[in-house]
Amino acid sequence: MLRVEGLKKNYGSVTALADITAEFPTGTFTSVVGPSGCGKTTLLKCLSGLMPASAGSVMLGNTRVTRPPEQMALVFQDYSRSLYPWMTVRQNVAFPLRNKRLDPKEIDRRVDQSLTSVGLGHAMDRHPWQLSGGMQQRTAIARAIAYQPEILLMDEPFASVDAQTRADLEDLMLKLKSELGMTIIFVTHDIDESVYLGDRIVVLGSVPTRVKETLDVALPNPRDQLATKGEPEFLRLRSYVYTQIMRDRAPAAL
Ligand SMILES: Nc1ncnc2c1ncn2[C@@H]1O[C@H](COP(=O)(O)OP(=O)(O)OP(=O)(O)O)[C@@H](O)[C@H]1O
Repeated sequence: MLRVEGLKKNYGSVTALADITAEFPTGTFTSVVGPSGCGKTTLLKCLSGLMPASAGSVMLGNTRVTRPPEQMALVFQDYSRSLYPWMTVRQNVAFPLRNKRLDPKEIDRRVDQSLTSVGLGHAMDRHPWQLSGGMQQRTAIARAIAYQPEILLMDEPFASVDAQTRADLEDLMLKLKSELGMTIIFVTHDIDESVYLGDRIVVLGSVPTRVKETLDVALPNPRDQLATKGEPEFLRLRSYVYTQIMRDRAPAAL
């Protein structure tokens, strides 16, 4: 279980996160939503230990998180800076696996499988600069999948891919979550996506930010892009979350 308690983050005189307390139970998919600029990326950076909090704590089990734990992987929005340009797609995906002391055959198997599952089986020997933005982001996702982390933090990972690929990647994440039992914390601006993917939704308020509400998503699994999105509970939740976020938007954003 990943747990954050009384988390506060100041940037100079600006308090981005005022007081965040939340739990991310093992094996659950938690969507994190909130008004633009409310501190979603800041929260992920603190949760991963990439950035120190100004106050409060992040605990993974009984261990305080002060740097990214070995069992955690991150996929950030800014894919252009997350791949090594001098490595091929295959080498980029294999790179983090080197620390796992795996058999080279197992590394090859995981790299092939993860790249195929994101639709990049044909592009393994290209370099990142030979790929479109969406393909680069899919490479970053394949790298996280191949690593098979226990906890996966994702910050708007599908923002730059087309609608069809986005739906495919959403379903891939759900499949991986159920197959690998991963804990996924998924920041998104897309309210439909937050409801479709989440077991739970953490709704953040505006800066200085607190958790407004944590909602359970009582939708049946497995989810289906058409059937799930037609469920009355899906429609109820999306309109509820939308209303919560719109109420909290900063006046400047209106
Ligand atoms: N390095 C920084 N220095 C100063 N202020 C920062 C820094 N990073 C973020 N902020 C501020 O902290 C607040 C939260 O930013 P953050 O990027 O975490 O929000 P977000 O919810 O992820 O944004 P978005 O919805 O645009 O993706 C914003 O007001 C932002 O301007």
